Amino acid sequence: MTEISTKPTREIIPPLTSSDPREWKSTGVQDPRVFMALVSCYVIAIILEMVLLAIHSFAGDKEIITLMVSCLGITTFCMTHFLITRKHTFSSITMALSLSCIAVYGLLVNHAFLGSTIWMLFISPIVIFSMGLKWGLPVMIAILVVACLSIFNVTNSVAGVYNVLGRIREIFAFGGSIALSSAAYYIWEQTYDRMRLLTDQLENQAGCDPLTGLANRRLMYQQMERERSRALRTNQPYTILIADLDHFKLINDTYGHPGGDAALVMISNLFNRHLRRKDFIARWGGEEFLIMLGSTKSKDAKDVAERIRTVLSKTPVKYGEHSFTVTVSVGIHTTDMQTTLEQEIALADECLYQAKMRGRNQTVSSQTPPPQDAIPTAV
Ligand SMILES: Nc1nc2c(ncn2[C@@H]2O[C@H](COP(=O)(O)OP(=O)(O)OP(=O)(O)O)[C@@H](O)[C@H]2O)c(=O)[nH]1
Repeated sequence: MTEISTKPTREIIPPLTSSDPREWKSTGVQDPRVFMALVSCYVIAIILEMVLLAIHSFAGDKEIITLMVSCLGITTFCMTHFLITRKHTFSSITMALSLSCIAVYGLLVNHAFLGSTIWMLFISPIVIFSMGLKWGLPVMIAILVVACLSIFNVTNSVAGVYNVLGRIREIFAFGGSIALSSAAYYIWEQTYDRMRLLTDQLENQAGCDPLTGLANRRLMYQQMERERSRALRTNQPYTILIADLDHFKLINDTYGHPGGDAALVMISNLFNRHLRRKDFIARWGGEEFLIMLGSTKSKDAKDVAERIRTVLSKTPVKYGEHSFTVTVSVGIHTTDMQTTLEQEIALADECLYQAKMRGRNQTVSSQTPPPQDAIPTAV
C-alpha cells in the first residue's frame, strides 16, 4: 500500500515579529513590551546618573562632575539612537564600552572615584545579552583583564585606602557578574530555543492539513497576504491557480476512502515537487488545491499549470495492488493589482468552473480567449 506521509512537505514560514535578541540585530525590536522594557532601562540609567551628578555637584568635585556629564551624554545619545532605529545592539555596546572606559579612567586618574568598578557589574549583562555568548564573553573577559591590570596598578592615593583585599573583592565581584550573566544567557538561550521549537510545531500543526501536510486555508491566507504586499511593493505580479481533481467521487467509490486519501497524498507531493520553494500551495478543500506562484506572469503560470496537469495525468497512483491515474482541472488568474485577494480567488474559481464545463483535464486562464464556438458571430 502507498505509504501515507503526514509530515509537512514544506517548511511553514514563522511570523516575522520576534522577541529573540539574536534577531533584533536585523529586524529591530518589534515587540512593544520588550521595546518599553529597554527604554525603561535607559531612563533608569539616566535618572541614576542625574542623581549622582546632583550629589557630586553638591560636593563640588569638578572631575567627577565632568565624568557624570559624559555618562549622561553617552546614555542620552544611545537612548536616542535606539528610539530612532529600534535596534539596540549598537546603543547597548556603545554604552557598555564607554561606561567601562569611564569607570577605568575614574579608577586610574581620579583617586576619589572609589568604587567605580561597581558600575561595571551592570556592564556584563548588557554586553552578553546584546552580543550573545560567542562574542560577548570574550569582550567581557578582555574588559576584566583591563580592569585587573588597572586596579592592581593604582599608584595614587587610592592604593592607600583601597587595600589588596578590597581590590580582589571588586575583581571577584566583576568576574562573578560575568559568570552569572553568561549562565543566565545560556539558560535563557536553551529555554528560548526549546519554546521556539514547540511554538513552531504548534504553529505548523495549526496551519497544516493533517493528511497532506500542506498549508490549510488559514495559513494560506496569511502567506497570500504577505506575497500580495511584496508584489505590490515590487510591482511583480503573482498568479493564483485553483486545481480540482476530476471525478474524485468515482475514485473514492472505486477504491474506498483510504484509496482516495492515498491519491491525495501522492498528488500533494507531486505538486510540491514541481513547484519552486517560493511558491505557496494549500489544500483548499476536499480535493481542491490552491497554488500561488510568486512573481509569475500569466504566460509562465499557464506553462506551470499545464506541466502539472500533464505530469499528473501520466503518473499512476499506486494503492495496494491497484494503479490508477487521476486528472486535474485548473483555473488560473494573474493579478492586475487592482482587485482584492478574494476577488482574485473568485476569478480563478470561475476559470476552474470553465475548465470543468469544457470537459475537465484542462487549464483555463482568465487571460485565455474563450473558445471559438463561444464567440457569437456577426450576422
Ligand atoms: N478520500 C477522500 N475523499 C475526499 C476527501 N475530501 C473530499 N473527498 C471526496 O471528494 C469527492 C468530491 O466530489 P465532487 O465534489 O462531486 O467532485 P468530483 O467527483 O471530483 O467531480 P468534479 O469535481 O466535478 O470533477 C467527494 O466524494 C468527497 O467525499 C478526503 O479528505 N479524502
